[in-house]
Amino acid sequence: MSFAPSSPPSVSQQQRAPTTPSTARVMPTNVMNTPTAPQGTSAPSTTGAAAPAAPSTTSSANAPNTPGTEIRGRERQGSFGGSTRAKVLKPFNTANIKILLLENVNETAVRALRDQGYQVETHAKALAEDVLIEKIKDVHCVGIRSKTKLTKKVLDAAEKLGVIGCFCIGTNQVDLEHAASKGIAVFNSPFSNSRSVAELVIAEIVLLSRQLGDRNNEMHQGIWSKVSANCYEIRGKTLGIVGYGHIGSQLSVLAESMGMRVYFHDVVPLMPLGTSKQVGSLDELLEISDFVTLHVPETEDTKNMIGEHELNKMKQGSFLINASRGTVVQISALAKALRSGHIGGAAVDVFPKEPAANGKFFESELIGCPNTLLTPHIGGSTEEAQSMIGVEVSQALIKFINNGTSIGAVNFPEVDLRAIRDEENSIRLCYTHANVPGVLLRITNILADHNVDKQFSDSKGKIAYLMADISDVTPEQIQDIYRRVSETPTNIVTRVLY
Ligand SMILES: NC(=O)c1ccc[n+]([C@@H]2O[C@H](COP(=O)([O-])OP(=O)(O)OC[C@H]3O[C@@H](n4cnc5c(N)ncnc54)[C@H](O)[C@@H]3O)[C@@H](O)[C@H]2O)c1
Ligand SMILES: O=C(O)CC[C@@H](O)C(=O)O
Repeated sequence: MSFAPSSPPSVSQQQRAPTTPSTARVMPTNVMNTPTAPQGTSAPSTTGAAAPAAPSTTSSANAPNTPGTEIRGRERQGSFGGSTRAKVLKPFNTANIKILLLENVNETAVRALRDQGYQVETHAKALAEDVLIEKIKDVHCVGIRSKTKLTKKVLDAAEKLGVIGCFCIGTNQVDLEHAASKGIAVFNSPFSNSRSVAELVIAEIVLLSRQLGDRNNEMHQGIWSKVSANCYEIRGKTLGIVGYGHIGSQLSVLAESMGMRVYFHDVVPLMPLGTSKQVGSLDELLEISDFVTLHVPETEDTKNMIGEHELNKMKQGSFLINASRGTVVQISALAKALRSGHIGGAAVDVFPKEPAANGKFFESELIGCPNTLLTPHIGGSTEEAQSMIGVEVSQALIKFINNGTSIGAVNFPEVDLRAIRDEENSIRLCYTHANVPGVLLRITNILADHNVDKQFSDSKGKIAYLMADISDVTPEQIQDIYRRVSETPTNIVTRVLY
């Protein structure tokens, strides 16, 4: 386990909009937030120390890392010069950390998290809401993909949850703002499956252009139907990309290498790759494209982005591909345009309502439409992508749990500090609080008599996150710092790491 590149050890509190803390809370019995004794000290007694939880049957067989034993004292390069050791932080006895992984999260993640000594429970499918509410009560971290909806109701049931890992790109399935208001950081994998999606779209462009889905269906029914009418090469055709982010731009390069002309529309001006060109509006893109492919996130603005008006703008016989989110396209309008022949074919990987698990019934107005390829949300489903996502997201979770590092969080201020010195009685304070004026002064007063080695603070919307490394503190002083910080009126979550 390693620290990410360190941030400057300065205090950089940003301008704060006055707000009232929505869910201030102190979590004295939460193992992610309760200080326990550092090595060689007696257990602090003034706050309830976390009772070690009995490992469940699904937990890791790995021996838990005891703080202050083998995980300490590793030499780290670069942080403090050659001779100073950096302390490898752990929150406390890591076997007390409970992690729930749903939706068949990749084995690379399961292994990495178990190697930390955490208790990891895995499920191949998404859980029904009532089961999820029961399960999530007791866990410190949950890992999901696109099916599990972490709504306000579910998050409010999660009494100990400190961090969420979305083992995918999309984070629309999580109420990000509510999670932040409860001090719960959310991480995702911003680009590990981008290439897989781009390759699938290239395949679909060829398949649609040659009506391969229909020919394949006919052959499986024993029907020989050799046709060339309305079948085309893709060379020289125009691809219109809506959303030129990680996937859209990767696709742009692949499509040009196959001889396509590429235009794109995005809400922000972006550097066109190769000879592609950005156009001024969605309508303009729709009017000039032979293929339109959607790569936008699910937001209020992208909801029903492609409906009757937009489909009518598209060229007669052109093709639509959606591997973004199901809510981006009005399915009834698309089905109508396909059946009328105005749209020559479509490839759809995502749907407004998707079955919760494999084997469950799927229904859609698109079933039976001509030249229509339907796939069960598999754009990012390759061995390569899932394995990379597993590594990337599990590392982010481990860094947050063990070090407090929030770099890469999608809903949280991004804060990191360079490694803490490997000394007895040095601690890291991680304080998530309401983003209101006057908090830093209060914390400075609490820490006034201590040796603060370094400190960094940042804010995002209604919350802020402060990290401070403090040396030469006795167990009693640790308890005092923890108590006073967690009792501040702006407290959302206070953690002390050793
Ligand atoms: N089918 C799958 O399995 C699969 C896999 C990965 C991602 N996805 C989906 O694809 C989406 C895009 O992924 P990405 O990694 O390229 O995201 P990204 O964030 O890198 O890029 C999205 C782009 O869309 C643009 N955008 C946002 N709103 C827009 C609007 N209203 N009009 C035009 N452009 C807009 C953004 O400016 C950005 O450039 C994800 O959000 C996810 O929902 C699906
Ligand atoms: O793996 C999944 O369930 C989601 C894949 C994709 O939609 C993503 O957002 O990365």
